[in-house]
Amino acid sequence: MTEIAKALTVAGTDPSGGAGIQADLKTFQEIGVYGMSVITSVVSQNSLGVKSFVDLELDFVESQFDAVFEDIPPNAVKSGMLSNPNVMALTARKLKEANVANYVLDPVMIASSGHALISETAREKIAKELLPLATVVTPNLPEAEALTNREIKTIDDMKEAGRVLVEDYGVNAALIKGGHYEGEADDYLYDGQTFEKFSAERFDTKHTHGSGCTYAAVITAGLANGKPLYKAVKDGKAYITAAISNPLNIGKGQGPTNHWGHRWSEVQPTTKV
Ligand SMILES: Nc1ncnc2c1ncn2[C@@H]1O[C@H](COP(=O)(O)OP(=O)(O)O)[C@@H](O)[C@H]1O
Ligand SMILES: Cc1ncc(COP(=O)(O)OP(=O)(O)O)c(N)n1
Repeated sequence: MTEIAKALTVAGTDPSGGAGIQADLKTFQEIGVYGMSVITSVVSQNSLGVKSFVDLELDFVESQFDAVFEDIPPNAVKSGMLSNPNVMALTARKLKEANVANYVLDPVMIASSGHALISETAREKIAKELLPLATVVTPNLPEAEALTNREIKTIDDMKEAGRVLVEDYGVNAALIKGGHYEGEADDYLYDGQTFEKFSAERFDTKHTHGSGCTYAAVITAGLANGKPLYKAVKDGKAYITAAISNPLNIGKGQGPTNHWGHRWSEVQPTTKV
């Protein structure tokens, strides 16, 4: 019988298929990892933006966790949209009970359309309960600013945010993503010892919907497959760069990234700093 790595995503939905649970499951499938999901919120959104969302009842979210964990324990877990402090606390408790070793925390706060996907009070909960459990946290610049309560204007500020998240908030490693920065699309990983830079050319495209979800899902799949964090991020950066650089003509607004892009591209961007 074939053994296959298993990954779980805990997130909200995107009926248009570009972000959230749908992006994560497509990514797991593309990489050859068995994908599972716990849905936290049902979101009405598409490439034009978020219209509204409904949080599922906490008991029902818990029941989904139990259904997965009692049957098919995942090798790695990713969380995305956890819209309120209660679902964050529940996720923290379930990860601890299941002794999850590989956990990627994508601290989703605001969709690129500008729509808030979590409440104000939920931010503190991320810092207190989820960061100490995570193998890596993957904030974009506004999320890194909100989590650390600091402005990020320079590369040094990005690195300092990574250092604060690891040394002051107790996360194992922080990947500060530069998608919202100017110039090259460079991301910085800090693991408490060294900074690694993951570089890519910035492509002039609006088709980046779900890029953060997809990137974190590749990292999760890599960890599920037993890769070290550095290699999982390196593969994630190559996948997301190819997915952005080979756009699909889908959607009237900010379209989804291309999950087949890596098959069409030779892009392998990573340099050490
Ligand atoms: N226009 C672009 N060209 C190339 N890479 C990009 C572009 N926009 C974002 N990225 C990359 O996509 C990934 C997701 O980044 P980011 O946009 O910062 O996160 P989020 O989707 O969570 O807002 C990062 O690796 C970032 O560097
Ligand atoms: C349900 C759900 N989760 C997360 C997001 C945000 O996706 P992300 O990949 O961070 O980036 P954008 O799609 O906002 O560019 C979402 N929209 N929906």
